[in-house]
Amino acid sequence: MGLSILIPDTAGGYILGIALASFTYLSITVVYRLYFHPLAKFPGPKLAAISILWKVFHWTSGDWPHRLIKAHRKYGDVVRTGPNELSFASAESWKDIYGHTGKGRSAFIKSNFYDSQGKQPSVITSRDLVEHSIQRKALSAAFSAKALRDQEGVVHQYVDLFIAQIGKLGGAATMGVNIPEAFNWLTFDIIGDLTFGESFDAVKNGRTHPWVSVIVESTFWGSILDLREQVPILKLVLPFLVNGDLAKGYKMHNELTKEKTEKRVKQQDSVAREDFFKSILSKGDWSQGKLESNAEVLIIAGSETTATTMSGLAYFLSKHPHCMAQLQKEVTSAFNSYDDINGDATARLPYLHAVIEEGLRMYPPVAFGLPRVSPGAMVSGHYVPTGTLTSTQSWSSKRDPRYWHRPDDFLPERWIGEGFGDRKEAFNPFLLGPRGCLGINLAYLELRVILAKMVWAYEWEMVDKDVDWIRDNKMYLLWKKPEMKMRFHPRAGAKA
Ligand code: HEM
Repeated sequence: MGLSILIPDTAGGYILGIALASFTYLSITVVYRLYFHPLAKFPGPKLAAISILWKVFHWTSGDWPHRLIKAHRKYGDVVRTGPNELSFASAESWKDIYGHTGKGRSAFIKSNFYDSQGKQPSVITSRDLVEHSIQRKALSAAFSAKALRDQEGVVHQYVDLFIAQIGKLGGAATMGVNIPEAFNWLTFDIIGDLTFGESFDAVKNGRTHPWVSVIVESTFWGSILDLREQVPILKLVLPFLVNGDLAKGYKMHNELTKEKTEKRVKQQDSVAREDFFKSILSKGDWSQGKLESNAEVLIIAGSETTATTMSGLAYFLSKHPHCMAQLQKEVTSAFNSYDDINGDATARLPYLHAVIEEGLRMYPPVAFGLPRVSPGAMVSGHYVPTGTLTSTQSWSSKRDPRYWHRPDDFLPERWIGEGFGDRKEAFNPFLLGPRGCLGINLAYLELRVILAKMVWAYEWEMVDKDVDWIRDNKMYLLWKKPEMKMRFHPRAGAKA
């Protein structure tokens, strides 16, 4: 007899055998993950500890940042959000995970979340420390003080066109202009010019360029793609789920990226200003693939973020008329005319700065925890084992009542002087450390100039009064913003 009783001799027997083996395997996995896994001692939802399904469900439903705020309020500073994943919300965790290394501290490197399908690594997506450092050095001249001075002219050129357009498309006799979309026209045009030497002409045409639509529309699928390493079955089923128009659009997008990149490379010798390509191409040899990846991610990182911040600001200022009145007072008394508004002068306006910071806190463009792999290190007083996916939840720490007075209220005053004594280390909308935002100064320049010029030129009127910005936004990597129509009425005495 021997082993023969264990070997089934019918199809039913095989099925039963497979079912039993699967059940045993799953039971062992569940028990291991709940009680014996190195992360077993960390609190969190039980489903998250045993399976990636908890994350997949909340991530794909668009409510991830909200869910994580609730989870951290329930379980504390550290929450186990997946079998091998920890989320932190404490102010200290920012530096521990993303800060500079050295003095015995090893780097938390970017996780495979950043691997972009079939594309070469760019300055943002590169996970290799040496590769990243080469690319970041090559780009740094494009973000220097001198480059920023060159870039300011480009910013004004498109902002002025935008101010004229919103007056026309969102004038008193119109139904209003969908302002989140209009901000996308503007910021993509600016970054398009700084990357490819030509804009997308979106502000001029009052229409989103197809190259940009594909990026914005594909964020839902992009966010699912990011789960594919953790849920391998997605690799098989995704090609059947993505709709044909989007797939075609994506192909067109890639072809146009190639074409625009090749064109800009040919113009290198005739371009005088320090734009992104001037800087990249003057340092070392770059494959066409790397140039394209960098062009694409620079455009996304440099435009959607700024447009998102502006959209949030338009909402919060419209809902808080006393903040709008104070901002208007500051801007109109600082300048004699619209043409006097510039980057240096706006940088000296404390209330303008406070409004922007508060917008970034209430509604950060990057609202989730940027995933890193632990080298085996302490974070916020907890040892995080090697290989654990680790992050600080951006929104949770910006809305934590331990750090912020009335965290859910739009209060620009917190950024003036001592404010309310909030703990600003919990802020970091641009990240910090070696992977912190390269475009931070350009972003502030754009935000200050756009906001000051809009406030100078117009009284703003919210048409879609029922929009609740926080309720109606969904997050799929980037925020999927609701339509929000606004009208713009020329301000008495203002020349636009
Ligand atoms: C309000 C506007 C912006 C916000 C909130 C923002 C935020 C961020 C954040 C959080 C990161 C880290 C991303 C990660 O580690 O995955 C980042 C990286 C980066 N951002 Fe921005 N950003 C903004 C505007 C810009 C602009 C205008 C540019 C110009 C092109 C830009 C270029 C970059 C680059 C190149 C990186 C990669 C840095 C590196 O890995 O070395 N960003 N940004």
